[in-house]
Amino acid sequence: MRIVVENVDKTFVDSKKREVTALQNINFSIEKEEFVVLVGPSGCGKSTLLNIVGGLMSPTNGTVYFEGTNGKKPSLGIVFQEIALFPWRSVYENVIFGLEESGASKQEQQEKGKHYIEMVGLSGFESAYPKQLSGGMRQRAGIARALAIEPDLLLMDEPFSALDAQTRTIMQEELLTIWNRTKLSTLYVTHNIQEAVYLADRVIVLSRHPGQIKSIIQIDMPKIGRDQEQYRAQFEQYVDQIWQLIRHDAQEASREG
Ligand SMILES: Nc1ncnc2c1ncn2[C@@H]1O[C@H](COP(=O)(O)OP(=O)(O)OP(=O)(O)O)[C@@H](O)[C@H]1O
Repeated sequence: MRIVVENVDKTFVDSKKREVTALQNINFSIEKEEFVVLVGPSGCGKSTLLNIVGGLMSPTNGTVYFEGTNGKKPSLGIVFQEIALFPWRSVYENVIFGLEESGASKQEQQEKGKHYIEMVGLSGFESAYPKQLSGGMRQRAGIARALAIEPDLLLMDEPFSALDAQTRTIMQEELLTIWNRTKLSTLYVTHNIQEAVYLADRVIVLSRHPGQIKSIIQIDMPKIGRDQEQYRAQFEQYVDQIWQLIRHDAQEASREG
């Protein structure tokens, strides 16, 4: 399946009735099994674009369409920064939520629930409730819930940004391992350039006011092992290239607070 974003604009009207152009003339695609990362400073429209691709918000102009669905409605797995797990449901009950909703059999719920709980490293915590889990574990449960429906597209909006630095690094590594097993087409939002270079097949750099695509950068390094010594120089080059593209906007964004 291929996802195409074509000529998308989004305009909001703010509290003073002024029009804010959040996105302007956005065109890109996400190929089958591709991991695309949207990066840009605060306020460049990353979340707005992710919400539009996910059908949670409609664009002012333009379209998002899915190719190769054979007429089926595409399914989406969504992971946000603060995962909204149902507090009254256990890890297992949270993970199988989407399967229940889609009418999957009890056996399928059990098989997939077990499989994805194991994949995110939460075996043994099936009956724990969200409040009993650390932030990292809650994100793992949220990822398992998104994966369990085996979506056509996985959308992730700053999924690790509320975690401490060490947990974040571990989760990034594990996400790649999971991706390697599932090969899900993914759209991932972050303002962290290192994270973008570590995870992406392609990085889409957005500018702000209005949010436009400044550049699309193919990351030509093997998907696994980019943190190894032999790729260090190349890794830093990509980071620097992207930083130069967003530097001005990031400075402006930080001044506006
Ligand atoms: N509901 C809304 N009403 C008015 N303006 C909005 C609304 N949602 C977003 N905006 C504006 O659209 C622009 C893009 O916002 P968006 O949240 O998509 O950016 P972002 O890149 O995800 O930012 P951040 O990294 O801070 O989350 C900003 O200028 C924001 O103020």
